[in-house]
Amino acid sequence: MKSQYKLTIFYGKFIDIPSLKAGFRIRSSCAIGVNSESGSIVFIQENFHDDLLKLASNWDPNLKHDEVKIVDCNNNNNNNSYAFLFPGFVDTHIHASQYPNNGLFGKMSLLEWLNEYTFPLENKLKDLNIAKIVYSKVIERTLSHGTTTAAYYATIHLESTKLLANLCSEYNQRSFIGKICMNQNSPAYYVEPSTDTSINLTKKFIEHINSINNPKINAIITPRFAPSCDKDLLCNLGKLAKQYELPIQTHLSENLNELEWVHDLFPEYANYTEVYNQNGLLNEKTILAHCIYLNDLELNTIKSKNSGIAHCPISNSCLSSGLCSVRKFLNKGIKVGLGTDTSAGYTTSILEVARHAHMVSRQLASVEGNDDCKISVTECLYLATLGGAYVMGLQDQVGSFEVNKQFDCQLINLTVEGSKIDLFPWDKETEKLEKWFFNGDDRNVQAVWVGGQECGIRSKSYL
Ligand SMILES: O=c1[nH]c(=O)c2nc[nH]c2[nH]1
Ligand SMILES: [Zn+2]
Repeated sequence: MKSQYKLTIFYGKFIDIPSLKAGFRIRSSCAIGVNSESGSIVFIQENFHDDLLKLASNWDPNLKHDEVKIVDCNNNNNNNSYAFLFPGFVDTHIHASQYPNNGLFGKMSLLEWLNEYTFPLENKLKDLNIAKIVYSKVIERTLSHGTTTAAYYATIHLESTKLLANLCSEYNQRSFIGKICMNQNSPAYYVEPSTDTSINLTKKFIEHINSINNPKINAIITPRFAPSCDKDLLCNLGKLAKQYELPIQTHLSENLNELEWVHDLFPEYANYTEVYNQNGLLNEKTILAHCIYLNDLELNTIKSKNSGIAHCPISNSCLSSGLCSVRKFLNKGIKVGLGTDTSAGYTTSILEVARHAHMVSRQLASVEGNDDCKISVTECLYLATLGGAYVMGLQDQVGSFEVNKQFDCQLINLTVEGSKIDLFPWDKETEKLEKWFFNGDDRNVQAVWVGGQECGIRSKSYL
């Protein structure tokens, strides 16, 4: 439906982290104009205390007043309130199909957990009624936590994966959606019979995405991980990604037993990373989840291909996969974002993942006796936003507030009823933000916009 408005002006305190080391960029009394048709930012005016409609006329002198919508999120009226607009979170690795199992992993680690918990659940989603319930819930829940962009894994099933794409489009969540490909070492009830089947279904899925014709909804080539794909399938998926110029997502080096298994299955390759590299699966659009046990050679390969890493610290803790050194990636200049890895990770909140990344980095610092391992609050929040955008190749579109970028944004209110955060008169501004980092949750997310359009979350609407 076409909006009656040509321009929306959002007014308030805008906070983002424009680079890894930049810290918080705080722009107060700031007006950001968003073109309703394109969803992109057309102007940013800080410290603005005049009539907002003047900004609209500067942008387009022919604009009528009733074609301009004003969204005032300023704290003017109440000195005790503290609200700000922050870039929407980017979840670079999430299994939409596994959402019902969040928090269910017992004492298991990766390979047994896949067989006992994960494959049986994923297989249930061939039933479109079940898929609709699960996929609607996971989209609603991630949006309510402020996730405006997600790289989703679905299942091996074409129709329910198409349904996930349709729902993301309806809910207005920017997303990469992958039909999982797997043709070996999987249970008989949950495996594709051949490379041809897997490739043909993936092609049909790509056609479906093209038919949706929504630039926010994209297909992503998704070999589950090396053990569940034979060389023929890996190689053909590499060719498909090249032919359609599509991004790729997979898992890499998550668990020590997995590493041994890959070594046994693919003895002709020097290491796990080479299995993907030599089959055309590493490029600047590849998202590699976990990457805990990579050696320097492998890290150099990833850097030279400009692939990105989805750091999934909660999942790594839940399945006792290991402590992953993000600093090692950052020091090499490798792109890093955060992933919930639902349901190996128990939460769908990227804010909670960012906190856990912070904690794991401190544990590593003590284990390794090296303070350089520690990643700061603002570095974690960078990974949750612009860092993730880089990993997904969306750095020119989302992750921070800049002219020409899409307006993907969450309104955070620290003083909303039910908030777990108590502020005191002597709190400095950056201290309020650090309190949000450690104690904030979805109660503080008051509204979410993707491409300038508000997403309906849990029936709360700010507008
Ligand atoms: O955390 C994970 N979740 C999965 O579903 C998966 N499949 C392969 N490797 C995996 N790791
Ligand atoms: Zn995963």
